[in-house]
Amino acid sequence: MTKGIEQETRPGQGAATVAALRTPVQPAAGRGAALRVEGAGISFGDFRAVQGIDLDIPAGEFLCLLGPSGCGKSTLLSAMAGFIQVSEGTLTADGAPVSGPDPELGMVFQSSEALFDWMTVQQNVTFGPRMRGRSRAEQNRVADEFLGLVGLRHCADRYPGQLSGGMRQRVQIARVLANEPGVVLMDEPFGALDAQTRQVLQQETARIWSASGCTVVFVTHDIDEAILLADRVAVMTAGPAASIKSLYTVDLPRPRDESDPAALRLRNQLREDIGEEVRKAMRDQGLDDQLDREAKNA
Ligand SMILES: Nc1ncnc2c1ncn2[C@@H]1O[C@H](COP(=O)(O)OP(=O)(O)OP(=O)(O)O)[C@@H](O)[C@H]1O
Repeated sequence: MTKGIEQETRPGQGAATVAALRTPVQPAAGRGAALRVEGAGISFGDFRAVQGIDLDIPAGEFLCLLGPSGCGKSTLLSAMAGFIQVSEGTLTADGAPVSGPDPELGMVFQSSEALFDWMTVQQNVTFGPRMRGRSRAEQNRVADEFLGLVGLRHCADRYPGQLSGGMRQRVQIARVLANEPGVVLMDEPFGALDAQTRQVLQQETARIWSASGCTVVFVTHDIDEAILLADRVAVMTAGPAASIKSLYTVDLPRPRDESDPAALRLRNQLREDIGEEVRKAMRDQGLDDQLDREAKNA
């Protein structure tokens, strides 16, 4: 076994390998809120999407959620945002049950259609504070601070339709941060962007996270993105009734170097871990035989 990496098995999850590099997470200083998910299940009618989810996310942590397509990552994130309720178990933010949408729990969506197209960038960013009756001076301060943080002060008077995809995602991030949330939930926020823009925004996200001190839960399909950003990576099992299969602590200095041998080892472990779940999902759907046949015929 590689020095410094321990194997661990989570109860009830077979022989999942957990690479636990034993350095404790160092939360960024600031205003993060702790999220705790205990025995959580989420059902849609008779369909149980996730089940028995246990996750303890300390204030200020950056946690990435990975797993096969359709396993329930967005469902879990939506519950953390208060958009849907857990059907069983509990979900709390700083000890208070999450019972509905709350400015304390900000969501950044994959699609920047979430922006209000008829409002300027500044009006989008100050929407939350305006709704909460903050003074004009306070709104201006917030716009200045958070547009500055995402490098878009010069675009304050433009409309979203006049911006690139990457710029619109930055506006989304600024709009969420303007509510000064304890938790920022990000659902594949860079999934629709080209590789270069994605890389820039990943670096910016790491910088913004460390400056804001908030807790981040970030859903992605991209293993490298998770290694670049996360304090810990949670891998979900294939659904239905998906749960957390394994948790990896990413004990690498920031900014991260993708070519670091420890990063490469972790990438291989994650790939193997997720690949196992993808193959399981394909077997369950009877797709593995079909793919084998296609491979033979190719
Ligand atoms: N509102 C809903 N009603 C019924 N089923 C739903 C609903 N939302 C999600 N599901 C189902 O729950 C399961 C998990 O979906 P979810 O979108 O959370 O997965 P995901 O891991 O985020 O997927 P992907 O990686 O492809 O984005 C899927 O089987 C999906 O069809």
